Formats: sequence, structure tokens, C-alpha cells
Amino acid sequence: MQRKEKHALFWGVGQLTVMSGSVVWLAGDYLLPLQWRLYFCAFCLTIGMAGYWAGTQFFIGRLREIQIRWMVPGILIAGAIFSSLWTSDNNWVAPGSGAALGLMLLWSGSRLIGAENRYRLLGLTLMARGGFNLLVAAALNPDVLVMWFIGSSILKVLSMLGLVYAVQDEIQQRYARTIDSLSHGFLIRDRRGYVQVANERCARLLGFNNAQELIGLHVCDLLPNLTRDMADQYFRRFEAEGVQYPISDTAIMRLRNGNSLPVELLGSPYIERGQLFCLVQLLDISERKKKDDLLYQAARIDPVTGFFNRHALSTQLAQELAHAAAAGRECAVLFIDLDKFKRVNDSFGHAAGDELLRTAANRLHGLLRPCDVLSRFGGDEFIVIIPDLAPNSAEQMATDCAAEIIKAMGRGFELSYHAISVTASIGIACYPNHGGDSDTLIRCADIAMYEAKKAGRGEQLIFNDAMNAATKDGLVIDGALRGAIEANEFYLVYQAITNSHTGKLTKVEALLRWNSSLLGPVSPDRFIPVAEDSGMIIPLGTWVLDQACRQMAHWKQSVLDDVTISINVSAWQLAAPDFVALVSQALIRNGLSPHQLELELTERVLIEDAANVQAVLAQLRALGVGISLDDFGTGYSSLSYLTQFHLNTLKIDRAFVMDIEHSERSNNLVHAIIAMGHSLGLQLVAEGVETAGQAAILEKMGCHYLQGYHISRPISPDELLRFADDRAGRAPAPYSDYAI
Ligand SMILES: Nc1nc2c(ncn2[C@@H]2O[C@@H]3COP(=O)(O)O[C@H]4[C@@H](O)[C@H](n5cnc6c(=O)[nH]c(N)nc65)O[C@@H]4COP(=O)(O)O[C@H]3[C@H]2O)c(=O)[nH]1
Repeated sequence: MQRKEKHALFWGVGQLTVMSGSVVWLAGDYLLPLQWRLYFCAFCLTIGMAGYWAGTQFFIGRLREIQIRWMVPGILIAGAIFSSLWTSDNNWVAPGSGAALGLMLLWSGSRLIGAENRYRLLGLTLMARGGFNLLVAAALNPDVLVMWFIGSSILKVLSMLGLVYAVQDEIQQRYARTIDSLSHGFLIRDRRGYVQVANERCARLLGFNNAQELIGLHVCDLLPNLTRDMADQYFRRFEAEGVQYPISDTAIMRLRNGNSLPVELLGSPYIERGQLFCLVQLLDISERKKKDDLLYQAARIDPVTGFFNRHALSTQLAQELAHAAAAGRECAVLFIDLDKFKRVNDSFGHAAGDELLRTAANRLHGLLRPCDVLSRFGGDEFIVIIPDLAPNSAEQMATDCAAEIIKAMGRGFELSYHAISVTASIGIACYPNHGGDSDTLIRCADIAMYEAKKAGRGEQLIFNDAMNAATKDGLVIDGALRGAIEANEFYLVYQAITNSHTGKLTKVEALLRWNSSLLGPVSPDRFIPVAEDSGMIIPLGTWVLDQACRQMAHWKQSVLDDVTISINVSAWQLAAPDFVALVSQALIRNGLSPHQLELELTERVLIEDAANVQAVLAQLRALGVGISLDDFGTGYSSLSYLTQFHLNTLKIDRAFVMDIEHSERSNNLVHAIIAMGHSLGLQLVAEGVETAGQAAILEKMGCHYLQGYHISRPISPDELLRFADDRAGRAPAPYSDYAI
């Protein structure tokens, strides 16, 4: 039972028993014999007084448990005393009761007047009633009884009003205290949208001095993005059936000082006097929103460069493509890869790598239009979206932009502690020519970038279908390469390299062959680049080194005992930290002397990672292993490599040898290479010698060794042995019968 109801109960019981006692006494002997009326009235009086006393104590919060426990015995004792007093002289019943009641009411009124303000009216009326009762008790006669009845009825009505006022005020105060103690802002709006009730927290949240200032404002005054229509519609949602309460929404509220505050609104409807109201809780979510924003940023922004990351790029590109499709425009995607970035990271550390990425990104950004989008796609890869291009202009715009980027990247970077030069390779794909969705366009641009990288550093290429086919081929080969070593699908063939003057077999080149169980024979030109990309070249290269050395060991004591075997080594193998150890172990394991092994490198290997390569080559040279530069003349052809890397052998590419008989230019070029090789003390091998005429010219020019189909095709070990036997037994002569 609620507090006020208990109070009403006590007072009600008091009132009722007093009235019953009065009625029974006034009814006289008609109702009960005197003795019984005396008992009844004595107990009615004590119960009535106990009711007033307990009600008052309860009202002012002083009613204790022990007092309640003693109430019944107290009533019985007091009732017994009254009845024994009145039995001796019943003239005292009416004045005694009036006086006792009057004193009780005076006490009750004085307690209430001394309590809170809201009890004053009630207290006054009780005191008036008490005084009135005492007066009447003092001058009791039949006329006074009527007056007493009328007067006390009026005062009772006034007491009731005082009670109603006190109770209502207390309920309101309690209600206000409750909503003010809520940690959330809280307001009640009516059907028209006007604030009816608000708590202090709500006022503080919205920058008002007190809740009163909010009363009467329209919700549209607090929510800048809300129109009256929308506010009305919002309300109608409550009237719709099946809606779960509270309805939750987030909104930006306008503060009194004009600032805004993100809040979560929880709205619950309720009906009061047939009117629909909405009770709204306001939760300040500015901290949560800040965190959300941070998370959102973190999910979209690359922490190193501060530009979009891969995830944001896809979303952005999808939006640009949707816009382009709707507006009949074109769009270009530039896939940019910083060449040699890995080397910067490895040599100068990640801090320098990050600084390079940041500087490069800022430089890139400086070249773009405001509407272009720059993102770091991962590692050293950036993607630029050039949106909103006129029909048939995307490729031109993209190549112009790519040319500017390549130029800008080529200017070199002054980092905090290092000056670094990098180049950029760029692949371009355009919407709608190369694809209609972001994944396809990014993939196409990536493929084109890869091809651009293959074509040389600092290049740009637009995607075409042939590139796609090459990539698909690469993927198929990549899949088939897995497990191919374990399945013994590789073998080596050997191509003779003979002395140009004597025809004696001096060296053999080990060439890798792959007979794939899935794809059949696959040429090294197809699978070596794929193996290099996937990293498979490391175990494959180790296998070749081991196999070639083992074969050499097998040829010991034969006619091939003193030939040198040369094997091709890719850049990745050379970069592996244990490469020198692997070479040395292979030699020891197979009982070979280091000068019997020559490693063939391409020019690209030398420039990829010059500092590291130089160190590794120095160790290999120290070991006694020969180093030969393959395909000389096709790539960078920098003379500085020849001195810088202390090479033993220079292999002249077959592209020059091929035309030597008919092209004066090739002839002059080969001549110059041979002369230069002589001056540097290098051994010279001419590759791709296919005719006797070529062999004769090369011999005349002073080329030391010849290799090519004219001498022998790459052949199996047994055939090579027969070839060597044959050569050892007869005079120098053109030879081309061995072929596989
Ligand atoms: N047209 C013509 N071609 C001639 C003639 N004489 C030799 N050839 C071919 O020229 C290539 C010489 O090998 P390369 O320049 O090192 O070029 C090699 C080498 O770069 C790479 N390669 C082969 N085996 C290995 C290996 O074990 N490891 C690595 N990393 N690369 C290898 O694959 C390339 C191609 O190898 P192959 O297909 O075996 O092709 C071989 C050989 O068959 C000729 O007179 N005319």
C-alpha cells in the first residue's frame, strides 16, 4: 500500500469510529442499553484518537514499528480507562470525548503546521477543529450540539481540501524529484509537439538554465532538421499498430547557444485524460559519436598516408561508377606501384619507408584535381580514381595524368635522413571500356601495372585483353607449379658451350624443363616468371643448383670432368640470405671445386638491389665461383656493371648474334662488345649461334666461346656425354646433330 493511502486509512478509521461513537451515543437507549453504549463509545473514542495519532505520525514520517505493535494494547487500556471513568459518571461522555478529540486534533494540527509548507492548510483546519471541539466540550448544551455538528462538518471539508492539497503536492514533488534524478534528459510533449514537462538534466543538456525554460517550446525549436509535418508524422508512428516501444532515433539537437548535440531519443507514448502524449528520453551520445567517427575514420583512412585505404577506395569507386553510369560519363583507375620501395624499407628501415610513402602520397595528391580520389591500396601501391570524364576521353586523360605522376615520382625524395630515388609503374583501366564494376577495374589496372613493371621501371600501360589472357595463364601455371618438385616433374637439359677456336666442349649450361602432369611441357619463359612472382623460384632454384652439381659429380672421371657448369640464378635467389651457404654446401656435398660452377645473372638482377647483390657476388667470388652476365645488350647495358660487379663472363645475347651476318649494326655492336670484354679481361660467350657463318664471324671477332643450335641444342646428360666424347675424338667442326 502506498504511503498516502496508509495515512488515509488511519485517518479514515479514526473519523469513522468517532462518527459511529457520536451516532450511537446520540441515538440513546433506542439502540443499545446505556452500559453497552458507554463501552462502545469509550472504544470508538480511543480507536478514533489512535487513528488520528497514527495518521499524523505517518504523515510526518514518525510512525515507528514499535508504536504500531503497541497500538492495540494501548487502545484496549485507554478504552478500559474511559469506560470505567464514564461508568462512574456518564455526564462526562460527550464533553470528555469532545475534549479528548479536541486535544488530539490540536496536537495533530500543530505537528502538521510545524512540518512542510504543504501541510499548513491541513494543520490549521485540524487546529481549528481541535479548538472548536474544546469550546463545545466546555459549554455543552443541546443547541451547541447542532452548532458543533455544522461547524465541525465545515471544518472537516476544509481539512479534506487541505489533505488533498498536501497529498497532491507531495505526489507532484515526488514525481518531479524522480524525473530530476534520472540521469537522462527527459521531456513530455503533447500531440501538437509542445513540451509539457522536462527535467533539469534535459535543461542542462540543451543549455537552458532550468527545466521551466523548456516548457512550452515546440520540439521543432529543439530539432533544427525537424519540420512540424515531420514532428506530426513522428507522432503518428505511435498510433500505428504493432509498433514496439520505445521507438529509438538518433538526432542532432540545437542547443540554446546555437551549437548542436547528437542525441539518442527514446520515445514512448502514453494516454492521459484521453490525450496522447509522448514521453521522450534524451541520451547524450556525443562521446559515442566521437568514438564511432574515430572508428569510421580508422576503417576508411590509411594511418600512414592519411588518405583513403583499400576498403574506402572500393566504396568510393563504386559510387563514382554509379554516377558515371547515370550521367553517361567515363572514369579512369590508375594503379600505381612504387618501384624499389621494398629496398628502401629493407635498407633504411620502416620509418624511412613510411616517410617515403607519405611524401609520395602528398606529391601524388598535389597533382590531382579536387574531385579525383587518392588511396593507398596496400604496401607501396596507390590507386587514383579520375572520375567524371567526358565520353571517349578517359584513356587520354589517364595517360596524361600517369605521365605527370611518373615524372613527379622520378624527381627523387629528400627524406629526413636519406635522399631516395624511386620510380612508379602505372597500370590504367577505364570505365566502361575495361569493366563496369570496381573489382574488375581495379583488377585490370593491377594487371596493366604488372605488365608495365615487366616492361621496365617507370612505365605506364593501358589494360588490354591480351594482358588478361597472360594473367589467366599465369594463374593456371601457378596452380600447376605447386607440388611439381615433389612430383618430379622437373628435369635439367644441358647445352654445350664450346671453344670458338678449337671446338672443344668447355662449359655446359643447365636449362630447366618442366613436364607438367596437368599442362604437359611448359617452356621456362612461361613458368619462370610465374615462379618468381610466387616465390616458388627459391625452392626451384635450389633444386636446380643441387641437381646440376649432382650431375657434375656423376660426370667425374668422364670426358666431362673438367667442364664448367653454368646455371641461371634469379634475383630472388640471390636476395635469399642463405644463398651463398647453399651454393657452398652443394659444392661440398658433390665434391666439386668452386671454379667448376658459374652462375648466370641477368642485368636486371644487378640493378634490382645493387648494394646487396654486390655483397653477395663478392662472397661468391671469394668462394671461387664464376659469375656470368647473361643476355648482355638487351636490357640496361650499363658498362659500369661490368667493372662494379667483378664478373668473369659476358654472354652476348642471341638477338645481336642472329643478325650478325646481315646487319652491319648488329655486327658493329657485337664487335664493340667483344672489344670491350677483352679490354675488361672478360670471357665472352656468344648465345644463339645457329649457323656456321655466325660461328666463323664470331671466332674472327675474338669471341671465346659459342653456344647455340649450331653447336648443340639443349640435350639430356647421356646425349651430352656422347657429344663430349665425339668432340674429344675429332677435329673442330660445325656440329648440330644433338637436339631434343
Ligand atoms: N632460338 C634459339 N634459342 C637458343 C639457341 N641456343 C640456345 N637457345 C635457348 O636460349 C635460352 C638460353 O637460356 P637463357 O638465355 O639463360 O634463358 C633462359 C633462362 O633465362 C631461363 N631459365 C632456364 N632455365 C632456368 C633455371 O634453371 N633457372 C632460372 N632462374 N632461369 C632459367 O629461361 C630462359 C629460356 O630458357 P630456354 O627456353 O631453355 O632457352 C634457352 C635455350 O634453349 C639458338 O641457337 N637459337
